[in-house]
Amino acid sequence: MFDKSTWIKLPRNVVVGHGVIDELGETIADLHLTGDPLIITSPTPNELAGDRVRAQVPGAETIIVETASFESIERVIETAQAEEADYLIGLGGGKPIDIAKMAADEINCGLVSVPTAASHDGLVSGRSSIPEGDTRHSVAADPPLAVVADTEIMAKAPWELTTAGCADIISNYTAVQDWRLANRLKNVEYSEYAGALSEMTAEMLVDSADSIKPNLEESAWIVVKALVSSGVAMSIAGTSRPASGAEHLISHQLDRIAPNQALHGHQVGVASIMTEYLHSGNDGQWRAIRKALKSIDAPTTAAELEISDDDLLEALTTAHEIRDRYTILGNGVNLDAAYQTATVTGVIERD
Ligand SMILES: NC(=O)C1=CN([C@@H]2O[C@H](COP(=O)(O)OP(=O)(O)OC[C@H]3O[C@@H](n4cnc5c(N)ncnc54)[C@H](OP(=O)(O)O)[C@@H]3O)[C@@H](O)[C@H]2O)C=CC1
Ligand SMILES: O=C(CO)COP(=O)(O)O
Ligand SMILES: [Zn+2]
Repeated sequence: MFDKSTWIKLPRNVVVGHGVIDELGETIADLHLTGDPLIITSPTPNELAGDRVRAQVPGAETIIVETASFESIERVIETAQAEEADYLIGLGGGKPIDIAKMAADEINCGLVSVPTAASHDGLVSGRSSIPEGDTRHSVAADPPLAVVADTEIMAKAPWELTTAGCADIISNYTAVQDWRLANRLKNVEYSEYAGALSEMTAEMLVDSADSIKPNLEESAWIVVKALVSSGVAMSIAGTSRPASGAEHLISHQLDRIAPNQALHGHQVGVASIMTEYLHSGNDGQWRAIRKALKSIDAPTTAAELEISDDDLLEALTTAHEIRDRYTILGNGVNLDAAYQTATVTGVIERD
């Protein structure tokens, strides 16, 4: 008997373009969302775009969050505003959107995602990435009902946020390799469609690298489309596997060892140079990944991340512990191998 089933949750409306933040009210009406919204945002996005969002949803309350953590989510859902909210609006980068996603799940209401930076592929995904103690959870949550991505706002954001988004996409190459490896060695379920979509997204972004330039709104357009596509791959897969492998484990570990030092996307980009080397050795594609990162101005070394060599090596040797996700890191990379990997790939300099 055929007994497979799947339930793919995707956003209903994805609105991308110049000035579309002013179409937020229309987008909400199109979804038939009624009642009181609550805006979840962080300081900079609130300052930059909070008033334009509030103008579209008069009377909406705002909660400002600073960090992605389960405490932040608890704090949000325990407020009187959250109790009374009929739907949430997540405004900002990856952190406030992840918190809003989880909070919407907890209070069982819809979410509209309004990203202010093209810095991460969580703007559409049905996942939240939340640290807790020594670990980092990739939690299933309903994806946003709608995404309103204003390329004018995103293009004005600091350039490094856009290059971080590009690097988050480029890291899909190694994430998919890790996923296939886990399928072969641990029988982890693999989706050909999600894997192919994720790889194709990285391929198309790299092919467009020449058009991705600072102060060019077209760049934000190209990157947002890739971020949406990568988020959809995660939703099809029902896991973040298409976009998160060993390179993400290393980045999550760096967040613990050297907090707030570098952007998520930049960390995963540098880490993917090393995990590509671990997958395929010196003849593999690690130089192509480094070249792709360089072509969009993303960091390729620990020094450019402003992370010390010791912190980088600690992250590489301990990243396998952070989550039960089988990757090329296996049961751990020892210090000599980590040093070899990081120096051969030029991520750190030889002593
Ligand atoms: N759920 C998922 O599938 C995914 C989740 N993620 C998660 O997302 C996070 C990374 O996303 P990222 O966006 O880098 O993180 P943040 O939300 O921390 O944003 C990065 C920085 O950019 C600032 N910022 C945001 N928008 C603007 C703007 N328009 N102009 C100027 N500054 C701006 C933020 O300000 P402020 O400090 O005020 O917030 C913050 O300092 C990580 O926690 C990661 O794990 C990443 C990918 C996928
Ligand atoms: O950042 C992600 C994809 O780009 C997903 O994060 P996780 O590694 O926590 O699943
Ligand atoms: Zn990521």
